[in-house]
Amino acid sequence: MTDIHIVGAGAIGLSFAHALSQRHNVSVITRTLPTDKWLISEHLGTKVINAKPVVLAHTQSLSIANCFICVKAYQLPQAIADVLPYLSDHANLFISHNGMCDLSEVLDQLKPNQALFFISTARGALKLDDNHVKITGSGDTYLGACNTQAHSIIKHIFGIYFSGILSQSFIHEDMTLLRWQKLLVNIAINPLSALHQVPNGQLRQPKFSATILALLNEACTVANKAGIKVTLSQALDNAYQVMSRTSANFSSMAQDVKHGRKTEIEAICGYVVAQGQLLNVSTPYNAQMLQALINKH
Ligand SMILES: NC(=O)C1=CN([C@@H]2O[C@H](COP(=O)(O)OP(=O)(O)OC[C@H]3O[C@@H](n4cnc5c(N)ncnc54)[C@H](OP(=O)(O)O)[C@@H]3O)[C@@H](O)[C@H]2O)C=CC1
Ligand SMILES: CC(C)(CO)C(=O)C(=O)O
Repeated sequence: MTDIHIVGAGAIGLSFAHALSQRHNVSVITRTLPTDKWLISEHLGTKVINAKPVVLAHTQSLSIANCFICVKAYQLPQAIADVLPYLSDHANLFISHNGMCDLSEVLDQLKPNQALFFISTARGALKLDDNHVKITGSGDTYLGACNTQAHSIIKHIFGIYFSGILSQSFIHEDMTLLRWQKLLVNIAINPLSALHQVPNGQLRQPKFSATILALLNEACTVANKAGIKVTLSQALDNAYQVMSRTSANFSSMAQDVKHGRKTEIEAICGYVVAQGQLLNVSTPYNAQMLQALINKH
């Protein structure tokens, strides 16, 4: 049993907290203390999550050995800045979010023996209210190493924190490829489902196909120029499969727009536009989606 800190009492943070608390001591770092116990509902009913809330400002002497950061892409820099002073010299840091962030900015701030891992998850979770999360889907979770220290201990870490704890979890050898593959799915589904406020399955209608093709064509061209081996046909297949498997779900971006929250569009279409500029690839469809969603903020 080890001590784990999770940053973010959101849908994914609380769902990880519940799973990890079966074998470890879990604390969840929040900006303000919760008003009530955290609850989780899944097929077996509703349970109290066995995790302790922690507000960093109240715990100056804290040393964090294992830290899972489960926040939105645009919240990552602040979350890293918040926990960095508390990380032990051999800390394991796990990051999980949709979209792409420049991980080199995180790596530059770590000490030589601190390990950085990325978690890509297709688990579905929804906050019903401030203290209550509902598991809405069981998807695969992949753990990947982002620096040399993480590469050297990944099998050991997987055994302690993932195997038998987070169902359907695996080690992935090529996190960059996996992150791009997930990005391509999010590019096809998230902005259109958000703008039209439709569940994922509705995007299979022919009226959306030309836009999906154009968005993915631009993104695959950028990826290929960056040396990432993805093909347009694979990207389309994956996106349409996810639309079918999650047909009744509203994407995270559709929910963000519905509730008037900031979206992760900058880390999704915005990343393709920014990389396109660097690599001299024109990305007008992604730029248009980026602007349309920014207008909703
Ligand atoms: N929900 C899902 O089913 C899935 C989500 N994802 C991805 O996982 C990531 C997290 O998503 P999700 O859990 O749904 O998002 P949520 O918005 O539900 O959770 C994020 C939580 O982190 C908190 N937070 C942000 N910054 C800090 C900080 N510095 N200190 C303490 N708390 C902080 C937020 O608080 P506040 O509200 O105050 O900002 C919020 O409670 C996203 O990138 C999402 O796209 C991926 C797969 C599935
Ligand atoms: C895979 C998908 C599109 C599932 O809804 C997702 O990641 C999201 O909603 O952000």
